[in-house]
Amino acid sequence: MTEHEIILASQSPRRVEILRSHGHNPVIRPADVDESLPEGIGPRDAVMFLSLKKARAVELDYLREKGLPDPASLSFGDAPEEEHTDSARPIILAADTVVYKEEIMGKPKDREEAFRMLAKIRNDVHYVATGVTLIEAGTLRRRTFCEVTKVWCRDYTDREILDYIDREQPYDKAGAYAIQGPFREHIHHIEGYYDNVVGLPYEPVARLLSGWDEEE
Ligand SMILES: Cc1cn([C@H]2C[C@H](O)[C@@H](COP(=O)(O)OP(=O)(O)OP(=O)(O)O)O2)c(=O)[nH]c1=O
Repeated sequence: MTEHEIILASQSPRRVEILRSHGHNPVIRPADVDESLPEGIGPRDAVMFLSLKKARAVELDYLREKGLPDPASLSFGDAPEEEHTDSARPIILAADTVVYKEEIMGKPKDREEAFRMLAKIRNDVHYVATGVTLIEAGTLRRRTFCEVTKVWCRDYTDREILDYIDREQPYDKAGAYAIQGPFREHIHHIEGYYDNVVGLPYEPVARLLSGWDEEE
């Protein structure tokens, strides 16, 4: 596994828990970015775009703080930075999760929107996409990918939706639900990574981290 320190560009308690449960102890530096999306963008591109935006925002902050140049802003005539052979450069990790079924569902802004989302996904299959970006700070080494999990919901009632909204906290969750909480009883089954639904698909992240320094 990589010796690079990991900077988690996220304020999501779920993402840090997933990393900690696998033995990482990331530094937390949430990214403060505008999460509005370009018109007409698809869900996979949307989550990759936002994960890259979050990771870049934190990378630029980090480089400013350390007085290091941003390699992405060098022009072709500039001398490139020397190859870094030490393991001192941290890897910045950012993610973004949305639910989609005919439309992209992010975090609901109010009770009505939460209700509409939960009614839309009931008794049917929907998709949860998480985009992930890893950037070795101050270098051009970066990866962005998207993982999709299929989720089948049971046929719950309007009353059950309202009870759920009133008892739980749907407003910081994409699609207004959390698979890791009481909503799990409304989920019939899933296909794909469970932790991808919670906000970070660890297995593909671990694969990238373990091969990080071996890559060309
Ligand atoms: C579908 C689903 C989403 N979620 C969460 C994961 C994400 O935290 C959130 C989607 O919002 P995101 O914008 O992906 O992340 P965030 O705002 O919580 O954190 P940050 O941008 O700082 O990284 O929804 C669950 O916890 N369980 C679920 O079952």
